[in-house]
Amino acid sequence: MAEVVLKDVMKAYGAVHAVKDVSFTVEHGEFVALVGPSGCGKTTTLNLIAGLIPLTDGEIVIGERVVTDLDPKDRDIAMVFQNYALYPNKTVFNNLAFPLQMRKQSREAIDKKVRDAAKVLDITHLLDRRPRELSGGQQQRVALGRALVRDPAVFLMDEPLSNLDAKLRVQMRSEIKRFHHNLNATIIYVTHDQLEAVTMADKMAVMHGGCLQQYDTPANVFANPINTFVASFVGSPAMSLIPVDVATEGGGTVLRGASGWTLPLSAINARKAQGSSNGKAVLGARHSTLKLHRTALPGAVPGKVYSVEPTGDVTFAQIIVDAEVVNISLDPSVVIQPDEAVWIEFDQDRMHLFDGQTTMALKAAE
Ligand SMILES: Nc1ncnc2c1ncn2[C@@H]1O[C@H](COP(=O)(O)OP(=O)(O)OP(=O)(O)O)[C@@H](O)[C@H]1O
Repeated sequence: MAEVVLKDVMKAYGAVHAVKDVSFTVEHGEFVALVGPSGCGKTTTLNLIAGLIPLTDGEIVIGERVVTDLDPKDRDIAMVFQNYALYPNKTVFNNLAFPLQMRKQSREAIDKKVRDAAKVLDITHLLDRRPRELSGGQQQRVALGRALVRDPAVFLMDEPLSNLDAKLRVQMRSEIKRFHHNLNATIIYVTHDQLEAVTMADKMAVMHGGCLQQYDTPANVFANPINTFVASFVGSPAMSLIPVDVATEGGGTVLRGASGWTLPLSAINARKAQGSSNGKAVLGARHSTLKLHRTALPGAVPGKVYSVEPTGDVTFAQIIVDAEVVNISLDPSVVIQPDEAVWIEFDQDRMHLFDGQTTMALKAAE
């Protein structure tokens, strides 16, 4: 069942189009991450769903109702912000109880809802404390609790973990996942951190320049990025992207780099490359799909080592190919030096080809 539907949602501030024609559907119980770089329109999209700002155009449906013109309080949503916005002088109990007291619920009903929420979030032992007596993670749990007691159709979360230190962020990440799983809650979650989106969400809505680029499961977005923006935004280290020309050599289709190297293509990649505009394409590859060679090899692309970063389990290296940085991961036993000449072998089954002009992923013609 669809819980939230955005239809051609648009928000303009004068000439600035913060959100352009964004459409997507969030199913009941789904965890959707709105993700993208700063200024891409994700917070504006969340605020439009919440009703905190009016739409310029389009429609928003929550549950069975068109809510486009409804006040936030009538939308059956609860928000969790990055600054937890707890009342400093109220106890945790009263922080949780306050939204219910405002709705004039009975004392017994409030008591039960607060204690149930406290149990879910494991903060029962903190109910008599005040916010300043809590750690950042505990405060975040109280903020979640305050949303939870309202039993909304949809939880809207705006970078709820960004004020926590790195270790706590990872811990709270799994707690919010448990929260989602245990309650079968519908969650729309804003983050600029692609890793947070990939690890937590059922689906991710990748935004750029106010436009929705791709809306799919993290696995599909990772495996089949729709354009070079998504390809380089999702995944760490980023997918390497090398501008190339599509050419014919010895009767076969090859990619030719700026410095003259050529890479013969498999049949399916040749069909994809042949669809590029004006013979301009971009070759993409994730670090884990590349093989490093110390000597020239037919079909391998020449480069020069720029930097080497051992991390323990794996060593990351940056290789300069033409003028581009190519990220590659290596077994820690491989020792290479900056400025060393190397050759990179691409995996034809796992490389990506994009149109050099439109930046869209190339598909093989039937
Ligand atoms: N009240 C406003 N008036 C004018 N422009 C605005 C307003 N609010 C947002 N914008 C612009 O709309 C665009 C999208 O902003 P938004 O806050 O949604 O981005 P974001 O992706 O959430 O970024 P961040 O991660 O930095 O919060 C930006 O270019 C921003 O400058």
